[in-house]
Amino acid sequence: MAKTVKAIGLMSGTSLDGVDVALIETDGETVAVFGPGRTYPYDAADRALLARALEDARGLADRLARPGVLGQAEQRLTVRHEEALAAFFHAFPQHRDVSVVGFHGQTVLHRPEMRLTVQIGDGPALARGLRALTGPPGPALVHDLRAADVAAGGQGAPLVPVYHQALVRSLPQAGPVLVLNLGGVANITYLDGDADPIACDTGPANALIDDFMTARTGAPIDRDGAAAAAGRVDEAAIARLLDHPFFALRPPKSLDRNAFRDWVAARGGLDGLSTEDGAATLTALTAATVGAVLAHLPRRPALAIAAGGGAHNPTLLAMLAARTGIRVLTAEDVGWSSDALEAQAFAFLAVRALRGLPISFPTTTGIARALTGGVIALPNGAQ
Ligand SMILES: Nc1ncnc2c1ncn2[C@@H]1O[C@H](COP(=O)(O)OP(=O)(O)OP(=O)(O)O)[C@@H](O)[C@H]1O
Ligand SMILES: CC(=O)N[C@H]1[C@@H]2OC[C@@H](O2)[C@@H](O)[C@@H]1O[C@H](C)C(=O)O
Repeated sequence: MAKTVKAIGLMSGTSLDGVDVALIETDGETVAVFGPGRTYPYDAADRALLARALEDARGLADRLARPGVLGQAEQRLTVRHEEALAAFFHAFPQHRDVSVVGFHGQTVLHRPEMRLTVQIGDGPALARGLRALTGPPGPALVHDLRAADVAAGGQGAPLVPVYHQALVRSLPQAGPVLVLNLGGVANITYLDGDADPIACDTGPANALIDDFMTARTGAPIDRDGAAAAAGRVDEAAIARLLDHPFFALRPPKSLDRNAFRDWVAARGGLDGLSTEDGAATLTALTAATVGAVLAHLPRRPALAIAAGGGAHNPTLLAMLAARTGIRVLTAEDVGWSSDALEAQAFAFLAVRALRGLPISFPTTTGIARALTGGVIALPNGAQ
């Protein structure tokens, strides 16, 4: 058996809500210990800068170019990650002996069909900052985890399925299990025994809801699904929005955070709806798009396990159960953490990358052969 090490994962997701930090002890195949997880929220200025960075990345053709505010955003994001690590080590000084850190960065553009995916975040700079926090030699830092897959013709996302597989292996559940990651964008992993995980992005999870709530109320989320629970779903709007060609595609497939924004606007948006009805309709759209993927899976899942911020939204969970007909539990119900799962996954992926183990598969990103990935910044400053 390979050596179990302490690994930290760092994730800045499509919701632009903050830096997730989580620690696990793992050999990259199984998880021995779930350590602590924390989220260090961005302030309004950080969120605004990252949102502008996504706009300025729109026409990017070169993944190394940093036009507009992208350079400034990359620097700020790297500093915020270093600050998050400093706060994490202050809270948990016993974990300064971490061996590996996986650094996702922030996706600002995702166009796998153009062999282009861009995650901002300065790996070598964060590796230096990390060494100052832990003392020498410092952990290895693994970053840019999507690039190799996209360069090889893969979707570059989702990458969490191999982690979902490791976790589901230790559950008693029989029959196919669906793990739902409900962040800004939703993705699923379908697991059935020892078969390779089948995975894809399914559509928006919270990104459209967050954007709609921000525009209507100034508050960035529909907390606990309260607005959606008070509204009425516009089924005609759902049918119009579901007509997007993405939903008819078979997995593997992946999405840019803002892929549906223009689609919604072009179909009349939700301007005529009240805040409650609009929130209800967008929440039902997320549930319906998860439902739409079921037709592409080999068997009907016996259970769905919801993670990510959307797992805190009871209205969304109820709509998922109603529209899929599948029993829906949360990550907490099975002993995992909704908020830490993605960051834990990047800790796990970093350990796999260091060991040269695959992180993406034909059934998850569509590449020809299982592939490892990540750029490794070693403690001595070498790449
Ligand atoms: N209590 C809550 N009620 C309703 N929605 C919530 C709640 N808590 C979190 N969310 C939703 O979850 C989102 C954050 O989810 P998460 O942190 O999983 O996203 P992410 O990691 O940024 O996204 P992705 O997985 O797409 O990269 C928030 O923006 C919000 O929409
Ligand atoms: C390009 C990119 O950053 N994609 C994210 C995004 O956020 C959710 C969904 O879209 C998912 O495919 C992916 O992140 C998760 C963590 C993944 O790669 O598994």
